[in-house]
Amino acid sequence: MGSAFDPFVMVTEEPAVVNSPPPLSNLTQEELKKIAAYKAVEFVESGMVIGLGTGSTAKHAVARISELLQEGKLKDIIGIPTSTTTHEQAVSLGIPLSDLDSHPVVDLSIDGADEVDPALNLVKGRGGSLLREKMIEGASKKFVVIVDESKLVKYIGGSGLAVPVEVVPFCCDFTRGKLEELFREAGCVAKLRMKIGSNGGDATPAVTDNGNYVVDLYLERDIGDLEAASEKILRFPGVVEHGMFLGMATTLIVAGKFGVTVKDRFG
Ligand SMILES: O=C(CO)[C@H](O)[C@H](O)COP(=O)(O)O
Repeated sequence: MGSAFDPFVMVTEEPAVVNSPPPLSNLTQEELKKIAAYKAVEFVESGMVIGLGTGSTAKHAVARISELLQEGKLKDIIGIPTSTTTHEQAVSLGIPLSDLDSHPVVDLSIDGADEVDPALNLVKGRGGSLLREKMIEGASKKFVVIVDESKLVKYIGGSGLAVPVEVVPFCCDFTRGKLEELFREAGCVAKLRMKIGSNGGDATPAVTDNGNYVVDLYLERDIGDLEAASEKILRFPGVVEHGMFLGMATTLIVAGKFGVTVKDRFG
């Protein structure tokens, strides 16, 4: 990390002296992600079963949990990884792991998000792990979402970036077309996510941890009723799951240039 900072800084308001720079204004996006992740790990207690998220923000939380285990400040943690990537990271850091079959109730999950709306609805899955994330975070008593301020949007899809949908490979272009048609009024363009071929080879569909493909929905306008949109998407037989996480986050931690804010959905 380039500049010195206190990852435990807790500022919820703009500084009183208007002309002084905001406390975290010099930090990079990566440093802000780390601050949000460290703050979330303060919710972790010894003996907990913890859902370990996926992505560049969540990886800081996984690393921090491992550090605290090594220092003896946390004990008897069981991690439930939300992707093969996180599984590999946790194994390399020596975090004891399990799965939902053995631990169907998760005490706390910590994960990043691609978008967060004012009601704490999320877009997730731009990293491709939405299905396992939704299963594990849906089984969690508490779900703490960690983001830097760039992830805050006025409405779902509002960043102009993808709202991912995991689909079965069979006739995926048929499913892609159906999804595009579904949100035509919102100016939807649906694209099958492709992975650049190695060594200059042809691009091929990106494959999830579950052997499925991803259709990314790009929305020009607000789709409105998210629950209704969710139901319509899930009605297509070719759809496995979508990346809108509605009403699931219990706590949001945002790191931005003015500091860290912690917002509880129920408090
Ligand atoms: O849903 C996810 C992976 O599928 C990630 O949580 C989401 O993409 C955020 O990632 P990052 O912290 O790297 O911005």
